[in-house]
Amino acid sequence: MPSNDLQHRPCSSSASSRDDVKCFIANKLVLSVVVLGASGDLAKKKTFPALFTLFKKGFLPKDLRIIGYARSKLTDQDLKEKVKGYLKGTDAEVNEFLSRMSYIPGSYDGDEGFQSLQKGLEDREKGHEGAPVGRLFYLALPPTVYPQVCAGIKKNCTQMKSSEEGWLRLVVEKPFGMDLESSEELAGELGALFPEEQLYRIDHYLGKELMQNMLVLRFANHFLSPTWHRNFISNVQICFKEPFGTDGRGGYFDEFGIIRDVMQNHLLQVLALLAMEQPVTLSADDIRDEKVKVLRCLSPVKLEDTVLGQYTAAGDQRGYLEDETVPKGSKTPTFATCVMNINNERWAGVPWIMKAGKALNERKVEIRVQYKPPAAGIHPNLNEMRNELVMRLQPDEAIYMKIVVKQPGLEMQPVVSEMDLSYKHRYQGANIPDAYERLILDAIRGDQQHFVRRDELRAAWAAFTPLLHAIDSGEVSPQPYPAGTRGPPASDILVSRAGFVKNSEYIWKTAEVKGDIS
Ligand SMILES: NC(=O)C1=CN([C@@H]2O[C@H](COP(=O)(O)OP(=O)(O)OC[C@H]3O[C@@H](n4cnc5c(N)ncnc54)[C@H](OP(=O)(O)O)[C@@H]3O)[C@@H](O)[C@H]2O)C=CC1
Ligand SMILES: O=C1O[C@H](COP(=O)(O)O)[C@@H](O)[C@H](O)[C@H]1O
Repeated sequence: MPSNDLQHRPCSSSASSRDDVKCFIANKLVLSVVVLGASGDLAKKKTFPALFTLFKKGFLPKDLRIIGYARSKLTDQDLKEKVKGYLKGTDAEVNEFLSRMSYIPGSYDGDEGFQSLQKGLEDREKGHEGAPVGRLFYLALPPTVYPQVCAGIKKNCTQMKSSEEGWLRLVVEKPFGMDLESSEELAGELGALFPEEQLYRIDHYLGKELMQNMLVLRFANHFLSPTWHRNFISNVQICFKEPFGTDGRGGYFDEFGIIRDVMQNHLLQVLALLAMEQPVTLSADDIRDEKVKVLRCLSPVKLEDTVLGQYTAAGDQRGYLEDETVPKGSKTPTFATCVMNINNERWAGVPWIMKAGKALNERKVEIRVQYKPPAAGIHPNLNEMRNELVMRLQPDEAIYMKIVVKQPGLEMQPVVSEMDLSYKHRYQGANIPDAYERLILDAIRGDQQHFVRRDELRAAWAAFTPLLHAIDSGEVSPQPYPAGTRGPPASDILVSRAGFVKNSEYIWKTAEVKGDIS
């Protein structure tokens, strides 16, 4: 029996079809998922529930063990009690899942804990010699401990008796560093231990339905392709809004700020998929090659193209500085708008506006591609009636195109209307999986398409690092905005200067109002 030192082997070359799931079931994959940091928030709220849903839906092999690992002195039962309330299913489903869970306490440095983990894995894999064995290590941990944890795994947990199809993979969570230099250092440390094929850097935005749709929408619609260009598009906005503040998470947030928290990672991934050229194939590396290319064309974001904000108390919402976990007088931005430039043939001169904030007026993540008006024409006011392609990632996934049509009636009056693809109406009852479910399943399938490659990360940090250093040095003070508003008014001025034209006449009527839905 070969004793494998962790060679990555995807289940099959076309790793994204349901056949792969069948493949590892048919192959009798003996799967162990080790959740490191099992006592923490992310594990409880995201990792275990995603594993449960995959298990419940039959996407995981029958021979499944889930091992929690953390420093806390918990028993198997303690872990099960902690997790149980987050699993949504029947008692039978929950109990079946919990019966596969166990817990091993251990530290993140030294060998002892990892030796116990290896022993636990060997015991669990005993009797399956000759079968393909899969070990997925999910690091639901702060990145400061990644190097020592990965070293512990490498030294103690990589020997496994498996058939040729066996594999060992590690999923690591953001943040990957604080700037270009620290990210490169971290990447270097992990890269010295495991090859890129075994490292799955998760960005959960890549698992969201509309992000997954991007390659289809962009490259399967012929009418869109020729207009996806600076000749037609005036500006693009990527907007992230959350109605709540840091709520006791200020200690964590204050170290990072909104740019590191969501822009450098999630929103830049959105930008990359929107702006990249068509990949040669749908393979993970072809897609990531194109993402890297476009990210490398980004000019570093300038302070003068940025508006920073920090929320203040309003109504019953406390201000950022009143969160007792936030250091007094902190200048960390909870809001930012940046205008970015992509220096390539397709996008030169088109402002890419990225806006993100906490404690704003609503929950929304959307992409707004605003077209230029016709160059000359027979109708008045077309400058204010721009075509816009809007992709709303959340809430209520939707894609709609704002178009100009004649107002019904005797007059020839152009008005803005919409072609509307609201998922909840068009795909009634369709199940939209949680981002973590998809991504964990991809990691088990060996599909790295929706994970961030090291060179992508480098390019993403390069775009933001000079701005982040200027902010970190304390030379910029964020502008105050009352919680529950749209952010500092200077943001609208910047966005308008970048060319975005707001149409204040347009009023959308929901399908219920239009009478489409009973
Ligand atoms: N399928 C569906 O569900 C559809 C829904 N609709 C809904 O119709 C409504 C109108 O749609 P739409 O016109 O696309 O979007 P918005 O009314 O949200 O406005 C468009 C843009 O203008 C910005 N904006 C809002 N207020 C101001 C302001 N005072 N000054 C400058 N900019 C501003 C918004 O930014 P910011 O986000 O920062 O406020 C947004 O980027 C929305 O609620 C939309 O969800 C429309 C069509 C289809
Ligand atoms: O990574 C993060 O993302 C969440 C937003 O995720 P979403 O899926 O709810 O849109 C954000 O609240 C958090 O601050 C950030 O760390």
